[in-house]
Parts: sequence; structure tokens; C-alpha cells
Amino acid sequence: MLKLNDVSAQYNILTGYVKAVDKVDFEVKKNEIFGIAGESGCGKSTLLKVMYDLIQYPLEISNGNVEIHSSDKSGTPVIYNNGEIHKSWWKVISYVPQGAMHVMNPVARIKNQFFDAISKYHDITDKKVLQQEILNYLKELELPPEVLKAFPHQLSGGMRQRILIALATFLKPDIVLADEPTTALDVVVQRGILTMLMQVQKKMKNSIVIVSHDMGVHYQITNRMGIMYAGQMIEVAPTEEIFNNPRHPYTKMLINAIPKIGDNSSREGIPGTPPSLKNPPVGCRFAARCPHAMDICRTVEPERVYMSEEHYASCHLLN
Ligand SMILES: Nc1ncnc2c1ncn2[C@@H]1O[C@H](COP(=O)(O)OP(=O)(O)OP(=O)(O)O)[C@@H](O)[C@H]1O
Repeated sequence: MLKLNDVSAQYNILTGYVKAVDKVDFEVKKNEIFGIAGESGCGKSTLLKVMYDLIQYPLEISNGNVEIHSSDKSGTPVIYNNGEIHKSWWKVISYVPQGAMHVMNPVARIKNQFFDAISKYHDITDKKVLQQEILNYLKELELPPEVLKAFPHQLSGGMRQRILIALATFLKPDIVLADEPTTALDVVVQRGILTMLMQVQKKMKNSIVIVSHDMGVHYQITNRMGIMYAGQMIEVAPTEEIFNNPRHPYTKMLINAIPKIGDNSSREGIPGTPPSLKNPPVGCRFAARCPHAMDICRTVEPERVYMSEEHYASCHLLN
């Protein structure tokens, strides 16, 4: 289980701070696929970096903490906090970054990329045994063994993405974070990648966090979702509730913008642009674009309102 306790994170740039994550507080349960959605620039990737403990200048955590509740080999419960989570990469938590081509070493064969990535984190000392284990795992995921000999540019985008997922899940981590795993892939390949993620999760019964701006991806595979707007998590609920009973006006507008088969009525986008995260507005950050904004929205930040134990949204309309 992964828990974020009131986490804020910012980029410390020459002209000030970009407050990319603001007081985010939620947990990802064991045995679920949790989706994070929101417009470009709302802080989704930064939030994943915070969860993964990938805190490098100019990014810094300014408030709160991240905890992973796991267990050691003997089954004794262990809690990892941010600052030490990186010591357990691949084994306890792994990360499938955006853009499969850019993150792979273009001059190393896939086999060596596996060896290099996980060498510090597994207990297998014999390279031949390790190679056999990798082959067995690829077979399990229905990936051809020849890919191990290939260079990244010899593989299709979809195959590179599958390999990154295989690499990220090889040591059976409790939590897998995937940043836009299907972006830039055609719909058929997309479907294959999503099916692969679902199968892996079903087998391992671990937690997967998927960041995507594509609501269709969330609809297909996530169990619960968080909607981000301007650095804040403004609604969290089971995916079915998000699609059938969204409560925050921003979530409603996101859902209404999705085209539906058989419905020829024109789809409305969300007017306006998100606020600057260098100098976010007081009150509700969505107020300037919200058709229902009231005076209070422009001055007072909305608190969370719980519709049920599993569903909350931060909006004055719900009070
Ligand atoms: N290295 C950086 N230095 C300064 N600001 C950054 C840096 N990386 C991201 N930002 C800013 O932080 C904010 C959140 O960016 P982030 O990439 O987390 O959003 P996102 O929702 O993942 O967007 P996208 O969907 O486009 O990837 C944006 O305003 C972005 O410009």
C-alpha cells in the first residue's frame, strides 16, 4: 500500500517556485489499479516522481511525506518513507516512464538493459541463471525471446513499451507506476499494452498507478481514480462513480468532453486555460473556468466533501 500524506512538491526555479503538487493526500490500496487523470501540466508526472522518490533538483518536497507499507522476505511488515524508497526500486516499487524510446539506452541490447537496470536489486549472482529467469518471464508475458538480442531501434514502439513493463515487473514489486503508458501508440497496440498491465496486476495482485490524460484508458482498466487540477487532487472515487456520478464541475466537464458512440451531439471542451502554478489563484483554482463559480470560490479554498467513504471532491457547491 502506498500512502501520500498531505504532500506538496515544487520546482525551485530562478524566478520562484512552480508548485506542481499541492497538499495531495490519498492512498493506493493493495491489489488495485489506480488512475490519475487531468490536463497537461496539472502535475501528474511530478506526482509520480514524488511517489517514486525521484526527487532531483530543481524538484523538492515542501510538505508531507510518502509511505510504502510492504513486508520483508520473512513476511514482517516494513514501512519505507520518502528519502529511502529509492533504495527499494524495482523490488518494492518500479516506474515505467513516459516515452519508451527515450528512456532506453539506444546503443545497448535489451538483455544488457535488463542486467544494468536490476543488477543492484536482485539476489541472483549467476548471470546465466538470471538470463534464464528473464527468458522465463518474457515467455510468461508472451514476449518473443529474440527481443533480448535486439537494440531498441529494431523494435516497434509497442514492443519497447511491453519490454519496459516486463522490466518494471520482473522483480515483482508491490507497486508499479506507469506514466502515460499508451501515449503515441495506435489503438490496437494501446489495447495490447493495457491488457498486458491488467494481466500482470491480476497475477501479482500488486498495485498499479497509471497516469494518463486519456479518460478512455482509465475507463478500461482502473478500479479507482483521482482527478488532478492545477496541482491538486480535486476528486477521488471508484472509476465507475467518476464516470457515472462525477461531483466536481471539472470532472463533469472532463466526462462530458468524451465522445460517445451513437451520440452525434457536439462535445464541449473545457473553456479557458489552467492557472499558472507559479502563482496559483486563491480560493478554488478552477473558479475562473467554472460555470457555477460563486463569490466564495474566488476567496476560500474548498475543503474535501465526502459523498461516501470512497468518494470525495473539493468543491463549495457540495456544502
Ligand atoms: N523541471 C522542471 N522545472 C520547472 N518546472 C517544471 C519542471 N517539470 C515540470 N514543471 C512544471 O510543473 C508543472 C507540472 O508538470 P507535470 O509534467 O508534472 O504535469 P503533467 O500533468 O504530467 O503534464 P503532461 O501531461 O504534459 O506530462 C507544469 O507547470 C510544468 O511546467
